[in-house]
Amino acid sequence: MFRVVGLLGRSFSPYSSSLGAQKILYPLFSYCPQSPFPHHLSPFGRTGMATAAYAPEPKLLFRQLFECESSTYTYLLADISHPDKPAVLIDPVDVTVDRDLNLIRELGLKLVYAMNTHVHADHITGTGLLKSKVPHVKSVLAKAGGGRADILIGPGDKISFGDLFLEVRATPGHTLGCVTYVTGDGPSQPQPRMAFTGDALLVRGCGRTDFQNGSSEQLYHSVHSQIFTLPKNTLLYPGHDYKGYTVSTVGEELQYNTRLTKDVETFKSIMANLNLARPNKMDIAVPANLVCGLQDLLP
Ligand SMILES: N[C@@H](CCC(=O)N[C@@H](CSS)C(=O)NCC(=O)O)C(=O)O
Repeated sequence: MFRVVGLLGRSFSPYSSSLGAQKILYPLFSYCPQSPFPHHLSPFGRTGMATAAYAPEPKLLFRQLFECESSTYTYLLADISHPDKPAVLIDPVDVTVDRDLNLIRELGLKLVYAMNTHVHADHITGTGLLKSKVPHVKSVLAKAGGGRADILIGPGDKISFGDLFLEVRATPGHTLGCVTYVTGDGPSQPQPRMAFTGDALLVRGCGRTDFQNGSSEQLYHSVHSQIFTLPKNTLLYPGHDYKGYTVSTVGEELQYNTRLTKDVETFKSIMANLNLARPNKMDIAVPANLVCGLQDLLP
């Protein structure tokens, strides 16, 4: 059975839950032969895997994966305490779907949701390819973005996999339909919390606001009200990085973000003067991503 807590408090989940102690696994995996920064650092250093020592049983398995052409991060999360090891992918990319599925197979996970933080403009989501290769996988996208998906989510929704869940926070501004997925708040959920911010918040920066109904004022308020209000030790995982960063925290960005630490008028001025080139793939990526990458299959 699939259950996702949906729009305005609905719950989506493949399984019922039971509470239990946990520890978090924080391994990293990078696929980028030409990467200028081939060894991404985890919060626990460069090693492949580290375990927190405060709890007896592992629950969350976590991987940060990289696609180097678009500098996109894909995140794999799974509840490995559940017999089925249900897993979700956040922001998969079409060209790295086989890598991701291979990893999922090697780790013995069952992929249940392929989720997007927003309708991307610079690359094609891997959601459609994942669905064609693993038919039970459900695509997830925000209703506010105007696209199509198996599950259209909104603020307050909860997406469960095993005993773990992600809550949906609306963080528009880069695009109208941007959301941030935050790990649950509760005794059986990962500590510190983790927020997958898509392009709303990047490490020391943020997403551009000059197309797809973007708004710098809206982005400023989204980040300040929905992300910077999380506990300071919340780990922030961005949708992209162009400088070699992998992860930050709320406390760190409150202090050092080069744009969002400013007042709103200064922020708007910074964003109006970025002068970034239009993404190369925008004309094919946006229509494809509005249908979760199923543009060749849907009527
Ligand atoms: N050169 C790339 C696009 C780079 C870009 O515009 N990145 C976006 C996120 S993807 S739409 C962004 O918001 N950047 C913020 C910044 O400060 O760089 C391409 O051609 O695809």
